[in-house]
Amino acid sequence: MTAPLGAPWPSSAGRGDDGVLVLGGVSVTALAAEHGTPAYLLDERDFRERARAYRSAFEDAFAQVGTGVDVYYAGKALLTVAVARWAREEGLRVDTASGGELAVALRAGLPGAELGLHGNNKSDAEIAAALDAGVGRIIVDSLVEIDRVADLAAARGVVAPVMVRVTTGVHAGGHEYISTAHEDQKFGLSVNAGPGGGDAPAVEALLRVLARPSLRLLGIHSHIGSQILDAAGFVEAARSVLRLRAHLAARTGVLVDEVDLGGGYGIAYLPGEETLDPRGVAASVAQAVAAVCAQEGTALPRISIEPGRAIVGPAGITLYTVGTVKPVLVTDQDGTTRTRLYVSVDGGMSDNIRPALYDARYHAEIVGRDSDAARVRARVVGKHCESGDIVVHDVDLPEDVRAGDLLAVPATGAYGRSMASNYNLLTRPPVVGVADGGSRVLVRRETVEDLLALDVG
Ligand SMILES: Cc1ncc(COP(=O)(O)O)c(C=O)c1O
Ligand SMILES: N[C@@H](CCCC[NH3+])C(=O)O
Repeated sequence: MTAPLGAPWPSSAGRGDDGVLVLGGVSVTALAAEHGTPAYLLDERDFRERARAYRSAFEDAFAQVGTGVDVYYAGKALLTVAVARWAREEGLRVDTASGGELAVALRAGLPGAELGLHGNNKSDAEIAAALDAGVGRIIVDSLVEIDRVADLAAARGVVAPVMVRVTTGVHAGGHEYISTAHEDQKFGLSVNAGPGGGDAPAVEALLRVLARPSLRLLGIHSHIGSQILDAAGFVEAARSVLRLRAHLAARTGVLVDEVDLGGGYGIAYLPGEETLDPRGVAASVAQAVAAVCAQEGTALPRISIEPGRAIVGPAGITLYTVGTVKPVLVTDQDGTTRTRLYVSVDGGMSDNIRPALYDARYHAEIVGRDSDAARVRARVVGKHCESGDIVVHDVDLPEDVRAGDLLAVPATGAYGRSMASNYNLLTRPPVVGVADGGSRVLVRRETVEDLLALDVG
């Protein structure tokens, strides 16, 4: 028997009678023995459930107001061949943000027409690869790039389907670095004209696309940020994009077919934290879209969204082995002195940069055994040469935590492996898929030989 754990753990996670964590029907002790640590473990069923939940929530909400939806899984969160296939099997398309992500999606056998290509500075080679694969949409991000895509498409004798990425001024998300639609950052083209008047950069871009015969203007794209926990920002951005669409139609007679509202749907990282309900946000956005279109007298566009974190984040946990335990005396702000237990694991900021980059908070538990020991305030740290190499800032762990214990950090499926590095020349951990009582390596562990093979000096 296993007792389910609930959020922020994956849906199949539970504790067995012996206290050992079981994921996808396999105990973490068996997974550690077979695959080693650190390892990213991915609950396939959880991934598929979330993909289905987002798809059905948005399809149902927009069907009610009379239009269709495409869900693009944002591959930047985590893209492997198997993950791309799971997404497709659940009826999702895939959004890529580089030539590398595009190559993985294509290797997975996904049709080009079901892929999108993003990026604020795509290279000629990336654009060419996308055109050659016949991607369904290239999301253009600057005037320079519009010309670049148009020239490359013309040279190939093809017409490239493009969306223009706009910034609406809506600022949302968990950290300044992951909020992407406010004005002072590198993404998109503003819907607002500058103080000198004239056309807003977004309008200028849309007109430029319409003027190039080798481009087909598919629609307008907006992405407002990441780890967003309420619907208000999505609603505001949708209104702004739909007004821009109506403005373009009034001015040129071209009513674009599609509006993409991006990703950014937030998840729970800590026990007790809220997660965004896809049905609630889908209903609010669908109503807003319908209301603005009615007001503007425009037909409804087809809608697309690009969730990444919300699909794969909660499906993943990172499994580590504890190496050292060290009590450190710390003085609190009120002057009291107490002990903090520093628990070092066999990974760190190279497998999860989010605590160092965004001050992101995670949870951790000892998962390879039961313990009745009293809980003590602990900090889980990695093995890198940085004092900021923190995996979990504050967590209560059993005071008998010791070297050799397995420790798991939940909700690391998104932006863990995809932002991993080789700092201190650590080798990146494998991605292991777990389902139905079995496990399978999806991306193998890097070896020192891999690192040495790259160094050809
Ligand atoms: C254009 C675009 N789409 C989708 C995403 C996916 O975001 P999230 O993983 O927060 O859903 C991002 C990243 O924030 C993005 O920049
Ligand atoms: N990498 C970010 C997400 C935003 C990046 C995509 N625009 C994170 O870990 O939260």
